[in-house]
This record gives sequence, structure tokens and C-alpha cells, in this order.
Amino acid sequence: MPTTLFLTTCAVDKEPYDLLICIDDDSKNVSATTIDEILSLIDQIDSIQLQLKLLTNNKTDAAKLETIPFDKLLNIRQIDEPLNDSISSSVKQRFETKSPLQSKRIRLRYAHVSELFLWTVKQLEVDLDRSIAQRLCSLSNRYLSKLKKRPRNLLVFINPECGKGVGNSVYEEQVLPLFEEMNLTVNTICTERANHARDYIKKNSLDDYDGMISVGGDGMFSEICHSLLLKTAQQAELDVNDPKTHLVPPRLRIGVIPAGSTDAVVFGTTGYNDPVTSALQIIVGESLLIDITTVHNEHGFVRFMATMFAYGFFGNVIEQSENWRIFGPLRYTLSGIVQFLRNVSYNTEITITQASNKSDQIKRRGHYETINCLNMPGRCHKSKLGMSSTVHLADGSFDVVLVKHSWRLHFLRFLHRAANDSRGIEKLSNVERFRATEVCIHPLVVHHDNELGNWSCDGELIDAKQVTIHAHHQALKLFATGINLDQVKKINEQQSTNIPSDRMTRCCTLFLIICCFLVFTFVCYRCLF
Ligand SMILES: Nc1ncnc2c1ncn2[C@@H]1O[C@H](COP(=O)(O)OP(=O)(O)OP(=O)(O)O)[C@@H](O)[C@H]1O
Repeated sequence: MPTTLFLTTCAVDKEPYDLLICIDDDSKNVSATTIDEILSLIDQIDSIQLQLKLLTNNKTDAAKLETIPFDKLLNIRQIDEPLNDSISSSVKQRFETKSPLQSKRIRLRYAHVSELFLWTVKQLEVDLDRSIAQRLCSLSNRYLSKLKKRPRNLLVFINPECGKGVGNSVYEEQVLPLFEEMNLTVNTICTERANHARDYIKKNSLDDYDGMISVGGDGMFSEICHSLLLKTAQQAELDVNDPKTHLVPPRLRIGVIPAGSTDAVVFGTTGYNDPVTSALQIIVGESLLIDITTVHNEHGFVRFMATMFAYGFFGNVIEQSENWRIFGPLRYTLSGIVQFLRNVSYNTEITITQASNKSDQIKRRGHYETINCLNMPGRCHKSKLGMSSTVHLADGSFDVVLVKHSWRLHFLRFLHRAANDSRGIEKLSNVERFRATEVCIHPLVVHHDNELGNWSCDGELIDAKQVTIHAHHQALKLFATGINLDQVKKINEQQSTNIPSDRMTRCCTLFLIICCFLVFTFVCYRCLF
């Protein structure tokens, strides 16, 4: 229970309220009764909040309570609005019993987190005693200025080509106005080509910045994350060619403003692909440490991986969709259908070091349609919970999902489970799942290189004949709150109630009919020619 330090009467929309300044239990040793005393002790206070309680005899309104943690406060300003003209006589009476009518209106703007974890900006105007209003503004501004976790100087990279080409408009319309309101210093770079951000990070000093922002999709995030981790490792003189090198987390946090086609990073760390939610989590300085994995091939270090590594089906989808960029985000669905019809598998040996027992290695050999390593659940528009809904973001492990060669129908069942509810996906006869700290994937190529599938790391293709993936505990900091499975389920439940169930049933049926038709056509084609 928060402890109340100060209480006064105020008015909101002509209704009388109690305004309370409270502190949380961690600051219990603080004893103050006036705002000036609280201000003098501000450095000892960890967390402070304003509470507004409606003063009414009507029991149904008694629950009307607004709590504004100062951590979520964007700004507080005094505005010119005479109290006498705006409030009801009942409120006036309350004020008059306490002090002479010298009043002021203040406007609070703050980040509001909905029950479904969506962040929005809320605004509240409160009329209160003039001297209290002034002191409250001083207290709030003093508290905000001491918050070290909030960034002040950001380097922003915008990919104008991401998703449907919305990078610039998402940033300018939804994010920049909030950064400007907060007086953040922003150096904005609109990329002109792939690897523009990588080259900039490599060549320029980042010492002046508190954080970096990626406006785009998972590919753009991956480019920035990879470049920042590599720069930090080089500065610390680490040997990245050794998979077991202990990575140093970079000083800078990365924020992700979603504008891409998949946005799995932002879905997995904020719960939504909502630019305003992400922007507000950056502004208030939310911090989330996540694991990063390294990918090494037969020659040494290749990349850092934040979301998903894939060999086989999903790598092939990425390879094909690169040639079909003209179809926009639809390219993934189209190339997915083509790869599904091909139903190719690859003879592979996999060695897995389990997270539960690091001295115990498991070996698997056989034909696999897809081998996936997930550092994040992989939640996106196409997968409600992600392929591995329970993977932990920061415990030093990742999930490995192996899908053996099978009939198309069985593979379709795997895809359907991955898209809808991946919990218990390993119960399917063709699927195994492990929690690992390291995985070696070694294709058993007998004759030709064309027996190899494609490798993709965070949606980018890589060259390799064999690969080692190793987890690094909490190696990167993001501007995000993080989100757990229960929260994701709550969001999904709400979203699915917004879609009429008969429409969903019809869509699923239509999709299955199209798939059956395509499979049937393909089988006929193979039999006849
Ligand atoms: N100006 C640019 N022109 C072309 N490509 C770019 C440019 N800037 C960045 N890129 C590259 O585009 C690739 C894909 O970008 P991004 O991830 O932002 O969009 P997306 O592919 O539509 O989304 P997602 O990865 O979520 O599916 C990244 O690998 C990035 O390196």
C-alpha cells in the first residue's frame, strides 16, 4: 500500500476530488507533510504517485480513482484558466473552508497503460490552490529531471522501404510529435540502402547518445542490434570467433518503432506492433535485458541473432520472398505456399546442449523439413502466440524446434499449430522441442551442395555448410517493458472477440479448401509429367 504524504482538495471537470501525493513502500523512511518537505527529500524517494479520488456521497462513483505514477508523467504545466468561472459552487465551498480562493489550473500529460497493456497519452486538467499548483509543478519537474533512466539524446534510423513503405510516415506522424513534446534531442537518419545503418554505426562515435531507435521491421532491428553488439565487442577486444566468448552488453539501449512486415521483436517485447506504445516505452525509459545468440559457421563468427534462426523451410521461404519483394508483405504467404507444396527435407545431424543439464548433449540424425532456433516467441500477425510461446527472453537459453520429414498434411498440422497455439506443439508426431544453450546443425550432404537448404538468421540469409548457435545471457538492453504469456493470452482473447467467429470459421475453411486444391493439382501434375 502506498503511503500518503500530502492531501489537498481540487477539482476535475467541476467535480470535487481529493488529490494525494503518495510514495511506495521502498521510500517508507521518508517523513514529510508539505510539498516543500517532499521536494527537499526528493533524492531519497524511489517512486512517487498522484492519486485523485472523487469526493461524492454517491456510492457508485466512489470507485472513481485516477492514479498517475510520476514515472509515467510526460509533463505538467500551469495554464491560465480562472477557477472561479469553471467550478461548481459545491467545490468552491470546499476550497473556501480551507484557504482563500487563489486558484490555478494545471495540465498533466502522462502515459496511460490500459488493462490490455496498450500505451496511450492521457491528459488531465486539475484546478487547485495557486500556491499548491506551483509547488506541485516544481516537485514534478524536479522528480522528472532526476530520472536517469529516461533518454535525452537519441540516434534514430528510419528504413523508408520497410513494410508497405510506411517508415517515414509512421515516425513523423506518430512518434516525432511525442519526442518533440518531451524535448528529446534526436539525430534522424533515413537510410538510403541496406547496411546504411551498419556503416554509420561502424564509422561514427555513439558516445553522445543514450539510445538508438530502429524504425522499420525485424531486419532493420537486426542490422542495428548486430552492428551495436559487434562494435561493443570490438571495443572490448573480445574474440567473437569463439562462440563461448562472454559478450559485454552495450551501454546503449535499442528502441523499436514497428513499421515492418513481421515485427516479431516488438510483438515479443511490448505485446503489440503499436508505434505509440513503443514510443512511450522509449520516452519513460523502460528497460529490458534480453538474451542474444551468436551464429558461427565453419569459418567463424557470422551474425548475432535476436529472434529466429531457421534451416530448411523458413530459410527457403526467406530466400524465395527476397525475389518477390514486389508483392509486399504478401510475398511471405506466397513463397510459404510454394515451399509447402515442394515438401523438401534435408538430411541433417543436430547436436543439442540442453539448458537443464549442460553436460548432457542430445544428438538427432535424419531428414528434417525445418530446424528452428527461437530466441523470442516469434509472435506476429501470422502466429498468435509465436512458434515457441514459452521461451524466456532473458534466462540464457533458446528453444529448438525440429520438424521431421512427413506427409504434407502433417506439416500443415505443424504450421497450423505454430500459427494458432504452439503450446504442446512437440506432441505432434513429427515435431520435437528442446530448450538449449547451444546447438550444432550439420547437414549430411552426400553429393551436391543443392542438397542443402537455406539458412536464415533474423530474416536475413547467411552462407554456411554447418552452423553453431550459442546463447549469451542478457547481452542486449531494449527500451521495452517485456510481456509474459498470460498477458499475450489476454490480448489475443480480446482481439479474437473483435472478429466475429463465423467470419473466422469461413476464412479457415476457405484457406483449407485452397490448400487441398493446390495439393491436389500438384499431385496430379507430378503423376502426369
Ligand atoms: N533504404 C533502404 N533500402 C532498401 N533496404 C533497406 C533500406 N534500409 C534498410 N534496408 C534493409 O531492408 C531490410 C528489411 O527491412 P525491414 O526489416 O525494416 O522491413 P521488412 O522486411 O518489411 O520487415 P520485417 O523484417 O519485419 O518483415 C533490412 O535488412 C535492412 O537492412
